Amino acid sequence: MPQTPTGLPFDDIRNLIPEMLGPDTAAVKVVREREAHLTKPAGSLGRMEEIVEWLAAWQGAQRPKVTRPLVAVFAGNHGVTDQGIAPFPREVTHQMVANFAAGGAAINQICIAYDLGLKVFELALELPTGDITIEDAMDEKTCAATIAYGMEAVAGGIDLLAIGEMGIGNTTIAAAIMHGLFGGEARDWVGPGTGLNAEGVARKAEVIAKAVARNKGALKDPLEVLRRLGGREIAAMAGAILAGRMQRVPVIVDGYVATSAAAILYAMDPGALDHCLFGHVSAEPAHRRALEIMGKRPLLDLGMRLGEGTGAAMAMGIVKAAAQTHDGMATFADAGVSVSE
Ligand SMILES: O=C(O)c1ccc[n+]([C@@H]2O[C@H](COP(=O)([O-])O)[C@@H](O)[C@H]2O)c1
Ligand SMILES: Cc1cc2nc[nH]c2cc1C
Repeated sequence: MPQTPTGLPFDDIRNLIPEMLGPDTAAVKVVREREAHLTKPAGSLGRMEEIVEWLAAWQGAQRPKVTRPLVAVFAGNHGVTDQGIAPFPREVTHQMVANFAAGGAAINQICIAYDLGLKVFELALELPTGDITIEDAMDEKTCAATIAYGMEAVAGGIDLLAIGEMGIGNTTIAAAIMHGLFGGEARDWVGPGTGLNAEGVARKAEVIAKAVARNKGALKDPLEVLRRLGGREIAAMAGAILAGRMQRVPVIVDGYVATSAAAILYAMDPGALDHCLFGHVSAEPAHRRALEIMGKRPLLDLGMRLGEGTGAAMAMGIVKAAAQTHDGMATFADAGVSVSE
């Protein structure tokens, strides 16, 4: 029986988990059937074939298409930068948002190359979240409202969503979340981010260890991990992933930071990411570890470590091509090509 609502914002989020839609298995069957008749040896498009089945399952479409793809980039600032864990100053978050608007960032060009929509969600950059070594990142109301705001990325009839972020200091935030959710040692989850040296990485591990130790009693509740150790862009990305599930829009997740948002949902329910494709494995070393724990196989491994949704957008190009190929190819019967004996 559903529990009596208490009116607490997190309960509204928690209540969505059992409501998540499942895969459309009938659509997958139709795709498999067509796949078998296309003019190519069976299985010869490898993972592209799996991708089309994944699209069918989560778009709920027997003939899946990617005609309105969107890359959503969420930007937030972090009080933990006061601890000297990032080589670039916090103003860079705002400056890069201006660069996105002017079309000068890497993500702008990848979106042009693959004809992808791009929307940037700026999340109160003038109000960094609390320094997680001494206080909670957010209160419950802010965290829940930001998750809800992220859900707005799934709007306007989009048929595929890629999520990425921009936020100086957020590889520290991602590492704290991963350490909080998946345990181990802080050093297992830490990396150079935008370019820390070995000494900086060691200092960053101490900062992460301190933040997680402060919250030892609350690590069993993933939404509390998000509220205490997270950031606004992480909360918004978690909301976008959930909204994709509810509205039948499959989601491509970017690098280490975006994966930390996905990990919150995974910890709530391991099936919560079934509609997600992990676009790439970042060069941030702990990304691979996180994906392995969650049993996810990334599509690309290009040595990228930029964020901004760039790895997810690269994968989106492949997903678009997979859908187009399945949709547009001739069958053996159409083309008069002899079948195998
Ligand atoms: O997501 C990743 O795999 C990733 C790896 C390294 C850096 N980043 C980006 O770099 C910024 C965070 O790095 P830092 O060193 O400031 O923590 C932030 O804007 C991220 O988008 C992102
Ligand atoms: C220049 C710059 C661009 C970025 N894009 C995503 N994170 C970034 C961090 C920096 C420092």
